[in-house]
Amino acid sequence: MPSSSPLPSVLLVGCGKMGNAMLEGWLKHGQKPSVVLDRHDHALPSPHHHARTVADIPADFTPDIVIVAVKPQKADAILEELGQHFSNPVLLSVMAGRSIESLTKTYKKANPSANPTVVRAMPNTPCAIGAGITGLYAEAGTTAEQKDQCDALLRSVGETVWVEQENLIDAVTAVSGSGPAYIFLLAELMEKAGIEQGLPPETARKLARRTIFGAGALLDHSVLDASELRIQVTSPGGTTAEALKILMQPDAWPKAVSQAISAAAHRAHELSS
Ligand SMILES: NC(=O)C1=CN([C@@H]2O[C@H](COP(=O)(O)OP(=O)(O)OC[C@H]3O[C@@H](n4cnc5c(N)ncnc54)[C@H](OP(=O)(O)O)[C@@H]3O)[C@@H](O)[C@H]2O)C=CC1
Ligand SMILES: O=C(O)[C@@H]1CCC=N1
Repeated sequence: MPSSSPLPSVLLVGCGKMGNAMLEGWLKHGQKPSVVLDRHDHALPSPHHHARTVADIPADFTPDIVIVAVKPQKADAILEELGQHFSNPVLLSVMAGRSIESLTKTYKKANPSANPTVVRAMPNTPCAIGAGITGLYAEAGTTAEQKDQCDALLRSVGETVWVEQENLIDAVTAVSGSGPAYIFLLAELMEKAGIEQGLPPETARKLARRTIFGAGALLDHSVLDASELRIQVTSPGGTTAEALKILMQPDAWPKAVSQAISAAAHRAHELSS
C-alpha cells in the first residue's frame, strides 16, 4: 500500500503512454516537486515543472530519481545529455530490453566520470488507475534506501515484484509489461464474435468488457488457482466445455500464448544494447 509520506522527487524523461500513466498516479499521491521532460506540452500542477529539453530543467533541481521512459531505440542522445547534467543519479529505466550495461555505457559516453546507479523496472499501463504491476531489478551496489524509493514510486500505482536476475526483466516484460495488450485483444475478439452471434454492437462491447473486468476482479479476490476458477464455470456437458475444447487444443491457446510470450521476451533481448 502507498505510504503517506511524499513520493520521491523525479525527473521523468518521456511522458508518453507509460510515463503519463505513472505520473497521473504519482500526482494523486503527493510527490515532492518534480520535473517532466518531454517535447510535448504537459500541464502540470504547481510546484511541478515541465521542461522540453535538458536545458529547460531548473538549474537548482536535483531529483531523487531520474526515470527514463522513452523508446529504447531512441534513448541514446537523451541519455548522453543527462549524463552530462546529473553525474550520480539513481537512474530508473522502464525501457523494454535496454540492459544496465548498455544504459551505463551510454550514460557515461560524454561524461566518463558519471556514475549512475541503475534500477530497471517494467510497469504496465494499468498503473494509470492504480492497478499496475511492476517487476524491478536493481544493479549490485544499489542501497536499500534507493530500492525503497523506486519501490515506493511504483507501489503508489499498483503492486511490485523484485526479480533476482536482470534477464528475468525480459520475462516480466513479456508477461505483464505487454500483457494488457493481450487482454485488450481478447476483448476485441470477444466483442466481434458476439456481434457475429447477432448481438447489437453496444451490447457485445459491454458484455466483453465487463466479463474481462469481472473475471480479473474475481482472480484478484480469490485464493483459488485460475484453473479452479475456470473449472467452476465449466459445467460437464455444458456450453463452456464446448468452447474450451477448441481453445485448449495444444495447438490453440496453450501454444499461441507460449509462443507469443516467448516472442516478446526474445524481442526484449534484441533491444538490450
Ligand atoms: N506503453 C507501454 O505499455 C509500456 C511501455 N514501457 C516502456 O516505456 C517506454 C516509453 O514507452 P511509451 O510511453 O509507450 O512511449 P511514447 O512514445 O508514448 O512516450 C515517450 C515520450 O517521450 C518523448 N520523447 C522521446 N525522446 C525525447 C527527447 N529526447 N526529448 C523530449 N521528449 C522525448 C516522446 O515524444 P515523441 O513521441 O515526439 O518522440 C513521447 O512523448 C519505452 O521504453 C517502453 O519500452 C514499459 C512498459 C509498458
Ligand atoms: O511494446 C513494448 O515494447 C512496450 C514494452 C512493454 C509494453 N510496451
